Amino acid sequence: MVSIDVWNASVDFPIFDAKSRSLKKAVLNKAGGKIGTDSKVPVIEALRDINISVAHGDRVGLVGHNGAGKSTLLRLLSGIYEPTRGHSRIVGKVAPVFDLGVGLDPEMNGIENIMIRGLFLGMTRKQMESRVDEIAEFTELGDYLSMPLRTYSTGMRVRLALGVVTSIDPEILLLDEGIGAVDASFLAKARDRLNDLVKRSGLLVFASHADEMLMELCTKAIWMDKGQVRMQGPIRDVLTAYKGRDPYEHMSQEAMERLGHGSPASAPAGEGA
Ligand SMILES: Nc1ncnc2c1ncn2[C@@H]1O[C@H](COP(=O)(O)OP(=O)(O)OP(=O)(O)O)[C@@H](O)[C@H]1O
Repeated sequence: MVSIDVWNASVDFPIFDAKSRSLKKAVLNKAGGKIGTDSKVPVIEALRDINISVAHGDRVGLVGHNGAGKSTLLRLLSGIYEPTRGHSRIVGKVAPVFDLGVGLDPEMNGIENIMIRGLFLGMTRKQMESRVDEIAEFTELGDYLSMPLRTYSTGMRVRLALGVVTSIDPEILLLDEGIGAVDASFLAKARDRLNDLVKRSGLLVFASHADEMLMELCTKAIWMDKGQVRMQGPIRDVLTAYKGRDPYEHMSQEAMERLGHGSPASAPAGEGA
């Protein structure tokens, strides 16, 4: 069974090159995290005293304003960052999907990149060989698949990356919001694959600013605020507290239907929790 536990964890970023007073001031003014002032080197306290337990079957959305600590928390949960203080324990193999473009090589062709990206996400060569045709078909990139990636448009790269990402079998799936920022029409096509991917994964943590995607993929949520957990609970309750209004109120009819509700008025409180 997969799980992630974090106890009293903090993550600091010392800013060694912030030498001048004005630069320190600029960092202090702009950053979303809290800046420690005790030492000569400014330290951004990106996460403070985090206590989180995520278990097999959990689908957790991460919400919060820019700089609140969502991406840093995902990196802590993936094991990429060690806590500066406190502890974390990750049981299971993590597929971190933070940037759709990571792991792609501009000189390799589309098919080669599908293979490489799949291996990077923890799949075996055999698994990827048996899936590559299906992924290639999904991308609709045709002859481009034999061309170097540097000849692709941004949207074409996203199609390729999304095709691979949605084909994997992750134990622990950590998604950063980039995946929600892809072309709307292609995302509509990828939606079923994304839903299936989430169902296949043992555990999901998904950082996003897109309410509808959060409601669709997650049942619980964590609200990050200035590097701390402000609230944890059922997705609808957390989004309502974070936004100051029920997320169902302004949802499109199409989204309501996708989420399994005929009309906003019929949406039950705490749905999916
Ligand atoms: N590598 C880093 N070096 C220094 N500071 C960092 C680093 N990564 C993040 N931070 C700081 O940590 C804080 C949290 O950043 P993080 O990227 O986790 O926020 P976020 O909630 O994901 O924001 P967004 O919604 O804008 O993506 C911010 O103050 C940010 O400036």
